[in-house]
Amino acid sequence: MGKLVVIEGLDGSGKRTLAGVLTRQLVERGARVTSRAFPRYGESVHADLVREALHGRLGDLTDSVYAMAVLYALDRQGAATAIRADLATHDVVLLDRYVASNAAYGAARLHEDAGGRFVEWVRALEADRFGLPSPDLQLLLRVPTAVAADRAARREQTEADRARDLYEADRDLQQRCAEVYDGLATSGWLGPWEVLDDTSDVKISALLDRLFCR
Ligand SMILES: Nc1ncnc2c1ncn2[C@@H]1O[C@H](COP(=O)(O)OP(=O)(O)OP(=O)(O)O)[C@@H](O)[C@H]1O
Ligand SMILES: Cc1cn([C@H]2C[C@H](O)[C@@H](COP(=O)(O)O)O2)c(=O)[nH]c1=O
Repeated sequence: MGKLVVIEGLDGSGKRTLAGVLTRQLVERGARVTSRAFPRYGESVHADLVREALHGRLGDLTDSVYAMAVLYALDRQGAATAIRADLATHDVVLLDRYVASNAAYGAARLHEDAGGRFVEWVRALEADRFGLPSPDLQLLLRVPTAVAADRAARREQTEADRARDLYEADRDLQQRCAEVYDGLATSGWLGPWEVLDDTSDVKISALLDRLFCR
C-alpha cells in the first residue's frame, strides 16, 4: 500500500513546483509515484463549477462558504476510488491540495481558526461521511503571504488562462488562511504535517525515512 502525501499552502506558494521537484527526486530513488491536483479542473463538473464561482460567474453561490466547500468536497469524492486504486499500485500518491485546503480557506473566509466549527464540519463531511483516504503526510509549504501573492501576480502575466480568481486577489483572506494552515499543522489535523519554508527546503531522504519508517 502506497503513501498519500499532500502538498498544502497559499495560492502561488509553489505547490505545483514542489510537486514536480518531489516527483523527480522520488522517481530517481526508484519509487513508483503518481500525482493529482485538486480541484480537478476540466475533469470533474464540480471542479468546473468551482472555477466559474471563483471568477464570479455563478451569482451569489460564491458568497456561501459552505456551498463552495461542498463543491470542492464532491470533486474529491469523485476521485476517491481512483486515489485508492493509485495507492494500491504506487509507493507514493502525491496530491497538490486536498481536504485541508477546504478547511483552511473556508475557516479563513468565516474568520474562524483551526479549532473552529467549520474545520470540524469539513472533517466530518470529507473524512467521516465521504470516507476519503487520510493523508500519511501533509507538507505545508509556508512562504510569506507577500511572496506567494507576488508569485501569483507574476504568473497571471506570464501564463495564459491564469487570471487571479476571487480568493487569490484577496490578500487579507490569504493572510488569515496562512494562520489557519499554521493551526492545522500544529494540531496535526487529519494526520501528520511537516512544515517546509520553501521548495529548497525539501530534505528528500528525511521525507522518505519518515514515510517508510526507515
Ligand atoms: N521557489 C520558488 N522561487 C521562485 N519562484 C517560484 C518558486 N516556486 C514557484 N515559483 C513560481 O511561482 C509561481 C507559482 O508557483 P506554483 O504554480 O508552483 O504555485 P502553486 O502554489 O501551485 O499555485 P496555485 O495554488 O495558485 O495553483 C510560478 O510562476 C512558479 O514558477
Ligand atoms: C482544493 C480546494 C481549493 N480551495 C481554494 C484554494 C484556491 O484559492 C482555490 C482554487 O485552487 P487552485 O489551487 O488555485 O486551483 O480554491 C478551497 O477553498 N477548497 C479546496 O478544497
